[in-house]
Amino acid sequence: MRSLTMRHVKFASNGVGEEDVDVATERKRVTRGTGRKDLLRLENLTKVYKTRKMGHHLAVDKMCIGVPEGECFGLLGVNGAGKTTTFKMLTGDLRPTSGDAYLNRYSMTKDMLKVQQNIGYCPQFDALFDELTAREHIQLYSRLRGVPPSEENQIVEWALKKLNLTEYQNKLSGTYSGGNKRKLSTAIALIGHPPLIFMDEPTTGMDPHSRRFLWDLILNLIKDGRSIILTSHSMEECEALCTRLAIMVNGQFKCLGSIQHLKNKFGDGYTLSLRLKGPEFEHSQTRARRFILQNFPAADIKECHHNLLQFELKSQDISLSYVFSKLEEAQTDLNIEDYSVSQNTLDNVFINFVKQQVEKVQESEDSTLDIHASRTRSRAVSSTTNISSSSSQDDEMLSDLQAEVPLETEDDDVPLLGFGGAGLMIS
Ligand SMILES: Nc1ncnc2c1ncn2[C@@H]1O[C@H](COP(=O)(O)OP(=O)(O)OP(=O)(O)O)[C@@H](O)[C@H]1O
Repeated sequence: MRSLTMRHVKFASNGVGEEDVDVATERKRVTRGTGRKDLLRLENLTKVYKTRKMGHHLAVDKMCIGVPEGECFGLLGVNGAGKTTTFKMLTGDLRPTSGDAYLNRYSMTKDMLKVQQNIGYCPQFDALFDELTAREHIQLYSRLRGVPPSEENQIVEWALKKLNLTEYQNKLSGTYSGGNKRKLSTAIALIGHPPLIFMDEPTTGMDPHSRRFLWDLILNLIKDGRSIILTSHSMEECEALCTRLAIMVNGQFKCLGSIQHLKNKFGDGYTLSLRLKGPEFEHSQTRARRFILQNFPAADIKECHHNLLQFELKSQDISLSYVFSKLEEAQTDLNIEDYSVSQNTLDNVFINFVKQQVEKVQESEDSTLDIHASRTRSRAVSSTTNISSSSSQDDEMLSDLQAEVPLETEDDDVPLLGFGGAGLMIS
């Protein structure tokens, strides 16, 4: 039986505990060698942070995935799920604790320089120099990429035009809007025509028009046969771009497949929303809940706020005509202002999975054994940290952050860009 709450979803056992069948199948495909034609292959990639405060922290747990040419693979998960750590291992910013990843035949642990010559990276936080213009940035990265001087101008013009930055080419990047900074970071990731591009939340801070523009650009890159690994908090974005995606919770994939597959498997059913008339919401809520559970015994309550009630209905248990006829009958009696029935979306699938991450964080917050650890993790679940802020709370955060620097990074840092002269093409 399919269920949005995942109580009945099949899991397979494979040495990493119980795992979703699709995740386990991909693991087998990759580890048995049938994924060798994939452009990118992650084989049991694992990262354990060793921090002075938290001890050992498993951030990425035996990840296995194969990404063929021309695929946009979405990596989803709440803050702290392990997406950025995965990217950092794939770009050479961090050394994996165990496992390996391959770009074509190049191993990330043994041939990182070769790998770096074939990847582009748009990081989550724009790594730009405030005092340089867009033109100067692109020139700088072209030189780092080994673009021959005779081709440099052509590349700069192409990148500025491709990302719609021509108007801002001579302005200092420190004066750009968030959206234009993301565009410039994307332009930098495209220099050298890498076959694989990592994009960590590329459209954050963009207005809807710029976002559509970047989506079109990404779709063209995929058509062109390039592969993209994308993280995003927008389900709409994943639906528009990703051929496959995986939802990550606590460093592990919890599901994997095409959007349609995930919707069919986990998002089957409907959300019923009721808006109640005031003023006695509490009384109306109790009556409405009783009515729904009497008529739809398999319904699960999802939300209950003030005048809004939301239930989840399994599609195999009900027919829509039955839902509508029952609600029409009872609308006046139950004080229902209005109601809606909508099919579950990818958002529902995502929210149900990531609850597991939140719950884990919550558990650690409840624990008094390790106050520091819970503080650190709860910050990972909140959005971003402003290190420059000067409040005493932030000073405390800053000292915590400094203490969280992994012990091994001092020795393990590998330079991000290769200087070996990447093959250059203009699309
Ligand atoms: N340098 C570090 N030292 C110790 N722990 C870390 C470090 N960086 C990340 N972590 C921890 O590893 C886990 C995964 O973090 P990561 O940044 O990869 O998550 P994420 O999914 O990318 O989140 P976000 O969406 O906020 O970028 C989190 O629990 C985080 O606290």
